[in-house]
Amino acid sequence: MTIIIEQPGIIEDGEKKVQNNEKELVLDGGFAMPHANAFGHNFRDYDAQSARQEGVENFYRTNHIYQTYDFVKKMREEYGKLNKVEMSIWECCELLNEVVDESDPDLDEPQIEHLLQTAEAIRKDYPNEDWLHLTALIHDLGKVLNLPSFGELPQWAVVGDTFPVGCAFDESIVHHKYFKENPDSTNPAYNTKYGVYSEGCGLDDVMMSWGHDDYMYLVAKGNKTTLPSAGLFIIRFHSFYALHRSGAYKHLMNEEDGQNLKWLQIFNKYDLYSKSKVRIDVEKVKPYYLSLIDKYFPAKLRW
Ligand SMILES: O[C@H]1[C@H](O)[C@@H](O)[C@H](O)[C@@H](O)[C@H]1O
Ligand SMILES: [Fe+2]
Ligand SMILES: [Fe+2]
Repeated sequence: MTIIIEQPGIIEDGEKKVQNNEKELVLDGGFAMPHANAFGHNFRDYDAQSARQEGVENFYRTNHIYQTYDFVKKMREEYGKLNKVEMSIWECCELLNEVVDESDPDLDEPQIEHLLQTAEAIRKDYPNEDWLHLTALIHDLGKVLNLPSFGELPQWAVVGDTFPVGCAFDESIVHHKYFKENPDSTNPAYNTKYGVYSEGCGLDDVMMSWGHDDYMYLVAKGNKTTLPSAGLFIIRFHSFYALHRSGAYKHLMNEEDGQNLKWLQIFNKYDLYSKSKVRIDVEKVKPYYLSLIDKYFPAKLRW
């Protein structure tokens, strides 16, 4: 079974890699990258006529109208306090099962399945990178923002692809047309290529639309995780498809971002293409993940 990575030369650290020609890198021993999602459509086809299409498009309309620079600033300040809940990482994994993601055309399984499917798939191909297994397990935990004890934020402020605010919205962002009604689109401080940023300023300084990625990043950092910077980068930017899939906004990256982006692009294959109906036996893999949580996080975290 193989996973084909379209971008040549992006992997330096993956195990079992084979350079089979100049255009492709093939990782042996992984899951087969499926051609269709569980509903018989291509992955991330936002125009395919399916039962989910209308809901997903509506989701992005609201998301694009309300995610503004000021909104993100307020949310980062509020949620950066980490004063909502105290619990362990595993408790949060279980809590996540109560969240339904309205933005996702490819998935209607309980979220814990998605976490474990991603983590187990990446573990098979990168057995020695335990930080990557744990990163996969926790990357979507921020979706608890949708639950009452976390402020019950609406879906548009929790899930979906993310994008920078404070500079122009790139055309490659899904359902870009809905940004027309976002007040930042007509604000000259925010609607130019660089906006409030500068060339090579580094993504650390870039404010992203608010949701589960940035929240989980703040939680991990605020609780002093020992995950490497690539793990934190994956958590914060895994929904930033305009960057990791379309190559937009590279003018804001610095050198470290360039290194971390390679790992994010590896991670994304597993995040996206492991979504399936094949269930993981939670009890069987739980001890392994508990040991990783223990290695990289305190027993209880502030959320
Ligand atoms: O709909 C999905 C889902 O919300 C994922 O968790 C997110 O990471 C993706 O970027 C998004 O497209
Ligand atoms: Fe996500
Ligand atoms: Fe995910």
